[in-house]
Amino acid sequence: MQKFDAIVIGSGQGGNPLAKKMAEKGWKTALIEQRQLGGTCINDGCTPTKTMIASARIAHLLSRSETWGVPNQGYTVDLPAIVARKNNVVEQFRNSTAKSLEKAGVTILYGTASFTGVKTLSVALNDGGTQELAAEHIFLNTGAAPYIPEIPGLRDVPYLTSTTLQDEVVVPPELIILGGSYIALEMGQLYRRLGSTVTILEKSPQLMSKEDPDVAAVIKKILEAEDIQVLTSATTEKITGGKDNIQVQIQTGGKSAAITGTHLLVATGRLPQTAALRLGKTNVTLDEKGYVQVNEQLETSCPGIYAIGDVKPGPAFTHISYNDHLLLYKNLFEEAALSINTRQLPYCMFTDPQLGRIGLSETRARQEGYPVKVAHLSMDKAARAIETGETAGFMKAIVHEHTGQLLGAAIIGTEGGEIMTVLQMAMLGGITATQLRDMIFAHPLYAESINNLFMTLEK
Ligand SMILES: Cc1cc2nc3c(=O)[nH]c(=O)nc-3n(C[C@H](O)[C@H](O)[C@H](O)COP(=O)(O)OP(=O)(O)OC[C@H]3O[C@@H](n4cnc5c(N)ncnc54)[C@H](O)[C@@H]3O)c2cc1C
Ligand SMILES: NC(=O)c1ccc[n+]([C@@H]2O[C@H](COP(=O)([O-])OP(=O)(O)OC[C@H]3O[C@@H](n4cnc5c(N)ncnc54)[C@H](O)[C@@H]3O)[C@@H](O)[C@H]2O)c1
Repeated sequence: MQKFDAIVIGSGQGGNPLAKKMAEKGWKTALIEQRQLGGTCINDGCTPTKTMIASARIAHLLSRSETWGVPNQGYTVDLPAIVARKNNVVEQFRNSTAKSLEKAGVTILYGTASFTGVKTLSVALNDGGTQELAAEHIFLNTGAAPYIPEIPGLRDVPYLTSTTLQDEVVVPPELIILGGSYIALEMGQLYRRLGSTVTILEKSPQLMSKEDPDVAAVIKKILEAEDIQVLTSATTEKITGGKDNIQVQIQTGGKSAAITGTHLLVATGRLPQTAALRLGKTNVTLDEKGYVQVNEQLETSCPGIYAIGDVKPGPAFTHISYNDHLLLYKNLFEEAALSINTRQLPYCMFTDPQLGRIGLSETRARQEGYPVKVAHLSMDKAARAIETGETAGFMKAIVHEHTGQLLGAAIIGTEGGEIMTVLQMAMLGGITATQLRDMIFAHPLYAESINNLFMTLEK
């Protein structure tokens, strides 16, 4: 039995920097990873998808280049080259993770960890054999994996997930996507731009069901303008077919329809990876969906065992997992008492244009009884958007009627995530709508339109 001060299970976006910092503080630290260093974000999540989305944007601009007075003689999409570029970026990020962990002196074990007791673990090593470990501090950073719903026939057809689709080197001619949220919309637009016909089937009445209806409606319009077929309130009853020939039987708007395609992407959410951990050997409790329950300082029901990132309930983003590690580090090593309940929650969906979001939606703010006024500016009124010819979307900010403080914002537009971040900082600093209306921004930035956004409150 090898004893450590700390063991991190899973090389996720919080576990890696935490392991590094603990080792640098002199704690004997082990990190166990069953697949590859860098976890989902680097290997099959943010990094690869955003790298490929950049290629797809070039294809999109080429397809419309005449709009800017630059007609081209035609272009081709070289998917093997796009996938190779993606693999290079992933490898670069993965190698830099490995280097920083090794430099800090973290013991890295490649294998699958499972508990044998409350603070003891057995690792089934990928190279064969097992290793027994123990530590007083154990951090669960095992992430999530695609959720495959129980739909008759689904498991019998060759379906793709976000992980397997991104390694295809032939553009799927006809891609059907189950789901209508981040993965479905980002990857749907990506493959449409590379040449697939795309049909999105979302079971809820709107795409991105947590967003305001006007936000979801504009995103739908943007996708439809690229000839992506979007069907909401679509209940999938049965899936049949085989390689390059898939039929999806749906009910939508009280009618039956058969959707056919060559490929099927399942993007219906993700579920926490806890089965292999054998948490039954500990006192760690799970919620009804299988997420590890934590208190506001990320400690599980078993003292000394913590959970970071997607394995616990709540928003599943890289920056949340990263912030989890900061909170734990400061609480453990700097006597802070930080809580996950008071942090900001920004996010960005990397469709083109992006959806940048911070704070409360208009719907949530009204449900929570805030007295609100809403600032709204269509992107075709933003000087920079008109100049660049990218006028789809809008800016919207939810403002407290009496204090002028920002409660939330949604920005759909080119670099919408960056514009949202300006408003996120305003919220953190308590800068009011009136100050933002009158603040000086460099001309003609997208951010300059924040002036005009808050001017709309006067109308
Ligand atoms: C296609 C896609 C695109 C995304 N894009 C974005 C984006 O643009 N922005 C964003 O913020 N988020 C994005 N996300 C979400 C983001 O990837 C995750 O929220 C983020 O990676 C946090 O993961 P984590 O730290 O919880 O763990 P993960 O990164 O999931 O890592 C968990 C690791 O644990 C390992 N593991 C699991 N069980 C065991 C075990 N028993 N023993 C040993 N190892 C184990 C796994 O192999 C894995 O490597 C995306 C996700 C997907 C799927
Ligand atoms: N840009 C980003 O930050 C980004 C990008 C990609 C993924 N992610 C993260 O990855 C996670 C997973 O993304 P996701 O899009 O798979 O999941 P999600 O949980 O965000 O959305 C799943 C969608 O599938 C729908 N759905 C469920 N069952 C269905 C069915 N049988 N038929 C049709 N639709 C069905 C749901 O109603 C929902 O709209 C998200 O939680 C997100 O945080 C983030």
